[in-house]
Order: sequence, then structure tokens, then C-alpha cells
Amino acid sequence: MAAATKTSTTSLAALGDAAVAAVRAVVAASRVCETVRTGELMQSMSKDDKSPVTVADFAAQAIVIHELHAFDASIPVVGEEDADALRGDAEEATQLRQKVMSAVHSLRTDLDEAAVLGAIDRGNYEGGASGRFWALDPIDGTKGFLRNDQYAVALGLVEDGQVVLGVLGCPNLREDLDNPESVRGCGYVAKRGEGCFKFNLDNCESLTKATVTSPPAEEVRLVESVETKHTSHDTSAQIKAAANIKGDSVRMDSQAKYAVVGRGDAHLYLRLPRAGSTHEEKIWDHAGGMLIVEEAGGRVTDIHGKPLDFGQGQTLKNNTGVVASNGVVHDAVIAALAEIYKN
Ligand SMILES: Nc1ncnc2c1ncn2[C@@H]1O[C@H](COP(=O)(O)O)[C@@H](OP(=O)(O)O)[C@H]1O
Ligand SMILES: [Mg+2]
Ligand SMILES: [Mg+2]
Ligand SMILES: [Mg+2]
Repeated sequence: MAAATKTSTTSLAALGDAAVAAVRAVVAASRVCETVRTGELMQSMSKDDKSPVTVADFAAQAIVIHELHAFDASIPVVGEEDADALRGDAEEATQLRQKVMSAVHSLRTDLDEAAVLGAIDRGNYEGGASGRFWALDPIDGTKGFLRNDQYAVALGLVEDGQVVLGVLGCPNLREDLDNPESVRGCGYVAKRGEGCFKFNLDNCESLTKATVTSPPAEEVRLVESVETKHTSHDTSAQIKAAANIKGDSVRMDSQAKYAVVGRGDAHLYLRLPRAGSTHEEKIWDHAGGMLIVEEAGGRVTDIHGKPLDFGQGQTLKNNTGVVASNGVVHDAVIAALAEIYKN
């Protein structure tokens, strides 16, 4: 890799106050998640939709929203979690609440139960096409987190339906996908019109520019979900063949997929609805990651080539699936998808 030049590095402060607040909040939450993942506080439960949520999801949402509120209390938050499961005297709720408090206190001893539960529940905004709001996924890839694989703390700032700031904390991601010895704990921040930057989660004040890469077909690498319910692996294999993409395929949980495309380690992220799926993608699963790829010079659309529409409430109800790429392979992939999905 080329040595850093003056133009390829910058300070977090140069991206402005909102970026500073967002990055510091994500870094803090990432730390708490790692404390839970590697310590004694892990506990998970199943939500109504049968998906898992853990002590760390709740603690991370509390930490991020508390910090964002201190930055600007007037900006509402669309967050994935709420505190219902932590309230009341039932044994599971009490146990979970105590562990969430311990997780938060590993970083912030000043927050009491009311502050923590209140912060989590402040993430109840419904979103929409006008005004500003944060979209927060306190842990994206909870299943990956529980497997000790990839997960991300993901945050986006949406302004009149457009993502203007995106931040990802990927505590279990190494700097180089092909080097298992490389440094672990990667952060990313993108500001609309100002580029995409990477940083080490241990030092978020110093940023290095991140850009997509465009290798020959033999080296174009696909990334996709580990979970077969979240994407069709069969269809992605068909798309690769039809679009002449010949590199390897890497399965990885969470918006870390956007991060590796944005930094040039992978070149295409496909999220392809399975036949008959009625799943609407959640805005917090994509807001942060999408801007990372776009500002790194890539392209992000749905499977029909339409831009993702973040102004429709909590879901991307106007979109189907996601294609994020280095830009160069995008049109061929969309054309191949049109052939496959017309049937
Ligand atoms: N049937 C489905 N299709 C697509 N995405 C789904 C899904 N069911 C759950 N998800 C989403 O997939 C996300 C994880 O994506 P990935 O497979 O890329 O790791 C989950 O985020 P959480 O882990 O934050 O709940 C969840 O929102
Ligand atoms: Mg979830
Ligand atoms: Mg998610
Ligand atoms: Mg989540």
C-alpha cells in the first residue's frame, strides 16, 4: 500500500461536530460490546420475531443514544431496540437489566437505571421523508456477535431522506481481510461530499481515506450474509457467473460487508431476497454502510438499480434487496439480476 500522503489523512475534528459525536458514540458502544462478548455478562433472549437480542445490543443502544442526546437533544433516533424486555420484576427482565447496567458501567459509571432505560427508549422515532434523524443499529449482525464472528455498531444521520453521515464500528474485523494477523478493530466514517475514512477503534481522532478498488474479473470478490434466511446464496452464484465475476465469495455477518467493499478488500455485496420473501429491509441495517461505500467511490442500489430510499419510515419499503459495489461491476450485476428476477 502507498505511504500516507497529506491528502489521504485527516483529523476527525475536520469532519465537524456531528461526525465527532457520532464516531465517539460508536467507538464507546463498540468497546462495551467487546466487553460483553469477551466477558461474563453475555445473555441473550429471543424477540417476538424470533431474532436474538443480547445484553450488548441494549447497552450499546443506551450508550450511543446517551451520547447523541448530549450532542443535540433535538435530533430524534430511529433505533432497533426498545427497553420493554428490561422493565418489570420478572426474573429474566431483572437479570437482563442488571447485566445491561453492568455492561454500561464498564464504561460509564455515571448512568443510572432510569438514564439507561430512558436512553434506549428514546430510539423510538418513526423516521420519514423530512427533517433530521439518526438511524441506529446498536449491534448489526447479532447472530454473528453470538458466534464470535463479525458484527457492527452502525449509525447514520438522515436529512430529508438522504444519508449525510455514516459511521461503522467493526470491533472484530481485521484491517486486511487476507491477513489474519492484521490489526483487529476497525472504524469507518463517511460524510456526504467529503469522502470515506477509516480509523483504528483505539484511535478515532486520526483518519485515513478509504476507497474502493477495481481489480480484474478473476479478483472481484463477493461478500454476502452468512445467514441463508437473509440472502439467496444460490442466486448470488448465478449472478457471479452471468456477470463474469470470478473471484472468491466471502460470507460475513453485518454491515462489515459494506466496510470491506468501501476499503477495497471486496468489490461486491449482494443482499438478494429469497423467493417469496416479504422482508422489508430496515433503514438501520443500511444507512451507515451505504454512505461508507458511496463516499469511498462505489455505488449502492437495490436489485433493480434504484437508489435506496431512506425517507419511507423504518424500512426501505420502496426497495428490494441491496447491491453495493465498487461501481465498475454494478451495471453488469444489475443486468444479470434483471434476467434472473424477471422469471
Ligand atoms: N429475512 C430477512 N431478510 C433479510 N434480512 C433480515 C431478515 N431477517 C432479519 N434480517 C436482518 O439481517 C440483519 C443481519 O444481516 P446480515 O445477514 O448481513 O448479518 C439483522 O440485523 P440485526 O442483527 O441487527 O438484527 C436483521 O435486521
Ligand atoms: Mg436484531
Ligand atoms: Mg441489523
Ligand atoms: Mg441489530
